[in-house]
Amino acid sequence: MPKQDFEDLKLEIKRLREELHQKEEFLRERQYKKLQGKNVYNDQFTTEEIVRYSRQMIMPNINPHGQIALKNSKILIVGVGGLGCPAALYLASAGVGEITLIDYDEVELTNLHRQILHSESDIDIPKVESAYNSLKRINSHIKVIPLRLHANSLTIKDIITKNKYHVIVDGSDNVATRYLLNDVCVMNDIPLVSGSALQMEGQLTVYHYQGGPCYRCLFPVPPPPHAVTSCGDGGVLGAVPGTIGVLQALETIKILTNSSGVLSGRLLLFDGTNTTFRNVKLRERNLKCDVCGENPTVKTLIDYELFCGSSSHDKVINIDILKCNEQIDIIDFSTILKDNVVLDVRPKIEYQMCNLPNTVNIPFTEIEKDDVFEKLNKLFKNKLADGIKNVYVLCRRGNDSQRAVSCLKKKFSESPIIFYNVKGGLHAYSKFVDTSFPRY
Ligand SMILES: Nc1ncnc2c1ncn2[C@@H]1O[C@H](COP(=O)(O)OP(=O)(O)OP(=O)(O)O)[C@@H](O)[C@H]1O
Ligand SMILES: [Zn+2]
Repeated sequence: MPKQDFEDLKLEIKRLREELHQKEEFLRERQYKKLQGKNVYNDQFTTEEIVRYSRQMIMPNINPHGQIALKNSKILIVGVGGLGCPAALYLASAGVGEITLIDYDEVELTNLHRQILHSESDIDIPKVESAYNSLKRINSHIKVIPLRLHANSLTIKDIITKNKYHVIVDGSDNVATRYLLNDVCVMNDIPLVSGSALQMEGQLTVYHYQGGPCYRCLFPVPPPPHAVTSCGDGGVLGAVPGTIGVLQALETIKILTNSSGVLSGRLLLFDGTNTTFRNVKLRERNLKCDVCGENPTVKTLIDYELFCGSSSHDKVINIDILKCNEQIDIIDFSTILKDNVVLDVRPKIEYQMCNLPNTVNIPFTEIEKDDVFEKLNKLFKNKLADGIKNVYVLCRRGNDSQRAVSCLKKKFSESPIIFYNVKGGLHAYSKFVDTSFPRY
């Protein structure tokens, strides 16, 4: 063989050897990554993750970098109710790596029309447990941490010092928790994605984001407790908090992926009646703000229930403004119900939804009206003629009925009629007399 050919052959053998070595290396690495559950073609994700998130990852807005950011993110959602459920659902589906859920409550039947992570079989189990199960069913790749507790200054401080959250989502339903989360976010420099919904309307904004205002900048003083209506009292159509909760997830994703257009310094107003969205410009950060201003006066978490003068549990607090002899126990009431005058002072719609037979609906809000006085005067006169002078006043839980008794006593102070409050109202009736009466 000529010398040149021999040299060429040697080179060719060397090249082939190197090629073979590279192939072996590649196969070995692939095998190794496979064993580790990783993908050979992108070591940030598994094959399944790439396919799962492909529809959002191929968008320029997210792209693989954004998806990695989502995967490495830790967020906290407070409240797994009407807002928190849809928000958590979309954030888990989008691949947010770690989601901590806080809620103290258990699932009730009245929650199911809007709190979409909970189902019939979850009734009476903690909401965070039910939400955990639903989220893990939807996305087993992410970490979900369920914390069944009431978020207050003490509990949240402990959690915040142990974890660095990138975003906090407010899915709560009360003013005290709103201020608490605002101050937590300002003090720890975390953006707060805030939402609210009632009846057919919802609101959404992001506080303390890139120099934008915080909740206290806009509302330095809490509203008077009686000016706040809850979903339990005012009602809410499930799709309304659904819409707001989904938008809370959207804003959170934008923050986590460092996208533009975050809803900071603006308030979104959603009107479900006419299906309109409006953006209102908010005041800029207040340099005199008590918490995010230049010389803050609130530097540590305070007692927010005291500050707001209202509870951060939505459990109804029962009032007790009447004497014992002005009230009747629910069991005793059930035995005399048929032959007496019973005024049901709930709103008309609630009365239409379900009512006890032989009762008269006089909504509490109308009790001071002249025509109502006339109507009652006539009714009482007829009853007195029949020898009936006791009037029993009833409502959902026994609070408005106490107020109504006080008011009626004054209005009919000249009349021989005696007013009694039905203790515990229809809730007690449903609990102790007839469980088929809807306890809503
Ligand atoms: N400080 C808090 N700590 C923990 N969870 C909270 C706190 N404040 C509110 N929540 C939770 O936030 C959720 C708010 O949900 P939502 O507004 O849909 O009302 P709800 O209390 O579930 O129902 P309803 O008002 O009809 O009784 C609830 O699950 C409630 O337990
Ligand atoms: Zn502020």
